Amino acid sequence: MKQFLNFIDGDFVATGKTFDKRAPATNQLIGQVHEAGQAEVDAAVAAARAALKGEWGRMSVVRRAELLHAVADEINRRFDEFLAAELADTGKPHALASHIDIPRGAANFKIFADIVKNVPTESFQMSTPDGGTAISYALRSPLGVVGVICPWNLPLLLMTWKVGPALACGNTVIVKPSEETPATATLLGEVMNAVGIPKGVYQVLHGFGPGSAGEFITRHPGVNGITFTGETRTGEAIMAAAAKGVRPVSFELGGKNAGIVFADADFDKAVAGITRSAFENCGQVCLGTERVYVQRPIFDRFVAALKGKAEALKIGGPDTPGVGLGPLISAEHKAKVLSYYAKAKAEGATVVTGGGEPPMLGLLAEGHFVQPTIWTGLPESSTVIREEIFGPCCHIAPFDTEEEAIALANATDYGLATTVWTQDLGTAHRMAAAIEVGLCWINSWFLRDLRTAFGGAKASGIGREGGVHSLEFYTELRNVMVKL
Ligand SMILES: NC(=O)c1ccc[n+]([C@@H]2O[C@H](COP(=O)([O-])OP(=O)(O)OC[C@H]3O[C@@H](n4cnc5c(N)ncnc54)[C@H](O)[C@@H]3O)[C@@H](O)[C@H]2O)c1
Ligand SMILES: O=C/C=C/C=C(\O)C(=O)O
Repeated sequence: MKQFLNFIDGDFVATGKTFDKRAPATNQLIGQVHEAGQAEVDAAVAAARAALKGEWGRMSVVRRAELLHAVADEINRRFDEFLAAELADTGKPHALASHIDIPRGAANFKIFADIVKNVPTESFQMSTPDGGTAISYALRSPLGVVGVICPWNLPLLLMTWKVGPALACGNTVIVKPSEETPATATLLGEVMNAVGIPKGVYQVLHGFGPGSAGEFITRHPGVNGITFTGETRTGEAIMAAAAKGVRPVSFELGGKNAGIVFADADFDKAVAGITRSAFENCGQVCLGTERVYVQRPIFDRFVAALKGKAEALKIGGPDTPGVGLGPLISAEHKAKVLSYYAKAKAEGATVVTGGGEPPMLGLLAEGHFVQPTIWTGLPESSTVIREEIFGPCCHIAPFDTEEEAIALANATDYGLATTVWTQDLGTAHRMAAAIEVGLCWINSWFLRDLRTAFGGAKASGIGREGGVHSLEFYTELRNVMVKL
């Protein structure tokens, strides 16, 4: 049986306490995860603090960047192992993980290695009251030990999106992968050793949130800051923990994102785009579209076309040929999604397609599959339009005017992302300025340029990461004023 060990101070560490990891597509046991307790957290923090004072802390930026490029190259060299580990943990389609998750795992190290080497700090010259001159310049130093708390939907991608810049800036990290997806973070420990990242710089502790590794890391006074991706409610708990010692947080949280399709949109591209944004990764993408608003003249045609696309998605495991929709992550999450499917019916939705469990054969019969689901006809106050479901489902409602679409999109506590489909440039730019989100995609969705700011407005997050913005969180900026 595969054992997922903690990675502390360069060594793989077992603990007496394990929990099972099951494959989402089959519910078969694939390994045992060694849960870290307070003792392991203490050991990791001590190693991380020692590494800051050792070779890593003294290393030149150029050498650090070289090592991070080596990490990326080693991920690419072991691409198939990372892919197999991610597929086993998540059950997502092979094509998805091989095109997005694993390549981004490598790219996240390269981009930030290059940024820290090339981004300058500011400098100002001024006249002083005594007629002299003074020069200010800024220095960046690492934040210190960074706790990196991760979700399960894009495990390697989302973890390296934070570990990449954290290490590029000279920090040490303690990663807590989701209890659902322990594999790729653990494998990355082997990569770190292989390329010569010093001990204690990258560490992995497994476990849960409250009363387990997650909480122990976030409460530890030796952790200087916490970067977290996950549910808004969890963010609240972590923020409370970080308040002790006034430690900074960077949060990428939940969403209830609106997709807006105008009547003048390229119809086929809009249908294909919303198919992706609603159903990709089985709807388990924070940026996904669970609320779709379509301008009235094309409403019926759009609903019919999206229904056709949803019903054409082949449901299956990671290696099912042509699979478009994998399983949900766990039995617990499946129960949650199905409870929303039931609520939609109870609240009077018209179920355009789906609404239940698909018939699956053989080993997949035990997997956590649900049907892609589309609803219409619900009032905006209904539960499935208000709460993040994180499943392959969306509600579609008609709208008439631009102002109405803006009001509908903004009528939520969340503010992560939106996708707008129109061929009118004026409409596109007005929507982009008016919708209260961190990320606005026009005629596209989840198209990423890693140099750009990424994050959420309102209850969807705190701060921005990406490009130079990551430096804001992962470094302390010091101003030096020199009187000449
Ligand atoms: N905004 C983004 O960029 C983004 C990206 C991906 C996912 N998400 C969000 O993540 C959620 C799905 O992921 P999830 O279910 O794994 O999220 P989650 O909040 O349940 O768990 C995320 C991580 O936090 C840990 N955790 C839970 N409670 C904790 C606590 N009290 N202290 C410390 N750690 C704790 C978990 O063990 C896990 O590692 C969705 O809400 C989704 O929108 C957001
Ligand atoms: O599920 C959320 C996806 C987030 C994506 C990123 O953080 C990224 O592309 O960097």
